[in-house]
Amino acid sequence: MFETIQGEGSFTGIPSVFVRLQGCPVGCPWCDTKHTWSLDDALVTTAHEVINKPQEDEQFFTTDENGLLSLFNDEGYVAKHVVITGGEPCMYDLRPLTTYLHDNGYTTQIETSGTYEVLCDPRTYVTVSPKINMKGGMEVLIGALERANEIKHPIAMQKHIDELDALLKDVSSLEGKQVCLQPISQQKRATELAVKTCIARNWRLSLQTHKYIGIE
Ligand SMILES: C[S@@+](CC[C@H](N)C(=O)[O-])C[C@H]1O[C@@H](n2cnc3c(N)ncnc32)[C@H](O)[C@@H]1O
Ligand SMILES: Nc1nc2[nH]cc(C(=O)O)c2c(=O)[nH]1
Ligand code: SF4
Ligand SMILES: [Mg+2]
Repeated sequence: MFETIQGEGSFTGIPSVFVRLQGCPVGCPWCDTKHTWSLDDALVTTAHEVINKPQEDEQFFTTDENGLLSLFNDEGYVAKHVVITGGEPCMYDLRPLTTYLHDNGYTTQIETSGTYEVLCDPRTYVTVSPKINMKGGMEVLIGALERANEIKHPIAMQKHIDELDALLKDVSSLEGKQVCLQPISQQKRATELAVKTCIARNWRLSLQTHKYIGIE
């Protein structure tokens, strides 16, 4: 859990509280948060330890929605936008947490891979970064894309754009949905391809801006 600037997608630049839920079985080879994959009980520690860790590691803590809001207050967070990411946050039923946050004056956003059903408040802004040919199956992925407010696709080569095109054909309507391309790991060729394709398609470029300026 930390307060920073949303670095990706349509909300880039918005001060946000990030809640990174532990656990992900998807296994993207280029994942930049591999420390969130394991749910081993031996990794459980206190909220204080996790919030104050000097660098990312696998340790995590458990709490409920009440406890989380108390921690926001204890930490003196001022951001009113909460990004729930992971790991894979949709491994969990996020309805109690997202509704509780909205009812307490926050806006919420979920960052998900679309490999689990998205269960959240209707007011939540859902960003789906589709993981094609990964765990979960097509039915779940299309359901997640139907709910998505934003489809933010990580790309490194033309094949990834072709896969996205095929996937978008199965979504009933793209109206009101923002499509973004996000270069994988800031690679130069991936960035050039994303720029070129975004211009050609009138899609949005999503750079991981926090990485360029060295913030969390
Ligand atoms: C770490 S994931 C966590 C949320 C969820 N599991 C998902 O994949 O959307 C958060 C975002 O970072 C993106 N991401 C992860 N590793 C990346 C990398 N090396 N380069 C670009 N984007 C990356 C994911 O595609 C996703 O949009
Ligand atoms: N600043 C910042 N913005 C982000 N947007 C999505 C992130 C994520 O890991 O889900 C992320 C992140 O890790 N840091
Ligand atoms: S689904 Fe998200 S957290 Fe899981 S491995 Fe892929 S990028 Fe990483
Ligand atoms: Mg990240």
